[in-house]
Amino acid sequence: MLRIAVPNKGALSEPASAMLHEAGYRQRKDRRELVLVDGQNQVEFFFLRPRDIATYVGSGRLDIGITGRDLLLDSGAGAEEILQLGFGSSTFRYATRPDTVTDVSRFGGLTIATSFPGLVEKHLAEHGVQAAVVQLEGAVETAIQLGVAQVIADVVETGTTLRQAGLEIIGEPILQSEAVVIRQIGAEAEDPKVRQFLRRMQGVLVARRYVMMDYDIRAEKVEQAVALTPGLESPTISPLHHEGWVAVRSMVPTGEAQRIMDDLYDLGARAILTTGIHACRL
Ligand SMILES: Nc1ncnc2c1ncn2[C@@H]1O[C@H](COP(=O)(O)OP(=O)(O)OP(=O)(O)O)[C@@H](O)[C@H]1O
Ligand SMILES: O=P(O)(O)OC[C@H]1O[C@H](OP(=O)(O)OP(=O)(O)O)[C@H](O)[C@@H]1O
Ligand SMILES: [Mg+2]
Repeated sequence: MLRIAVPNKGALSEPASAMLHEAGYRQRKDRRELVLVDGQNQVEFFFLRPRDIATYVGSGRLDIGITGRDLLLDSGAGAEEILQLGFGSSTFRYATRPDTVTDVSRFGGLTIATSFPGLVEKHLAEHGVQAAVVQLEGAVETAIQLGVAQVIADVVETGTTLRQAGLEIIGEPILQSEAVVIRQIGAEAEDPKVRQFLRRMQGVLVARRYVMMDYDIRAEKVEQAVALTPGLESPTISPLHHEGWVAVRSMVPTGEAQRIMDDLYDLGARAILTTGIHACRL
């Protein structure tokens, strides 16, 4: 059985379970369920705190985990990222009160509050800055108001929490994060159970990002049309009963589908259809 760690709460929990469900795995119905066996797919899911997942996977107790890149790197565990999942995107940034500190190089002697001390200490060391780091569990933004620190380092998604706390971002992001699949460093790369799991997850990513496009076009225009819809490998071209015309079928990125349909229409294509992809293996 493949043993997989999934966030049991927090920002990554629901989207991770939704993606696993879309990939055909059983998921829990009750948030208090901590272990779930999917016998049909030979997978056992462990619902764990996202912050602990890299530790379990890095120690080899679990084969695979879904967690945030920021949590993985903060943990220092012996695990590595093997697939990006395209949700849970955020940046990890420094912030402070306006018109105080403006650059990391000025952090010397200050105190920085964060829930990610591993990330912050590494970043400060890379910049040769000597600053104190105070670890807090959450609501880090309030640490400045309460005088615990002069600077914070925290997850920023929309920036709303920072704005409401009257804080401003300092400098460039320390890290761009998103949900990722992780494995123990040095684990058997070709494990067929792991390969199958990754193919399923990649199938969901493709199904989410692409639609299937079909259209009819005059044979002499097909090269120009195919340039607009090159597909992932190569489009399928089929003859039509109506002489001089062909049917083309190709995958296109969902976000570009409407623009491509306009361009195809202008080129003379007709009966242009898009359909959703429910699942795929590339
Ligand atoms: N808006 C967001 N707020 C918090 N974390 C986010 C957000 N968007 C993405 N994430 C990611 O979620 C992970 C944080 O997991 P965590 O369990 O700490 O979530 P949480 O929402 O902070 O839950 P809690 O604070 O209840 O523990 C990190 O990888 C972080 O980058
Ligand atoms: O940029 P925003 O969209 O405002 O999101 C970022 C905020 O969300 C998270 O807090 P969370 O709700 O997890 O609370 P916590 O600080 O207690 O972890 C994070 O720690 C930031 O405070
Ligand atoms: Mg949080």
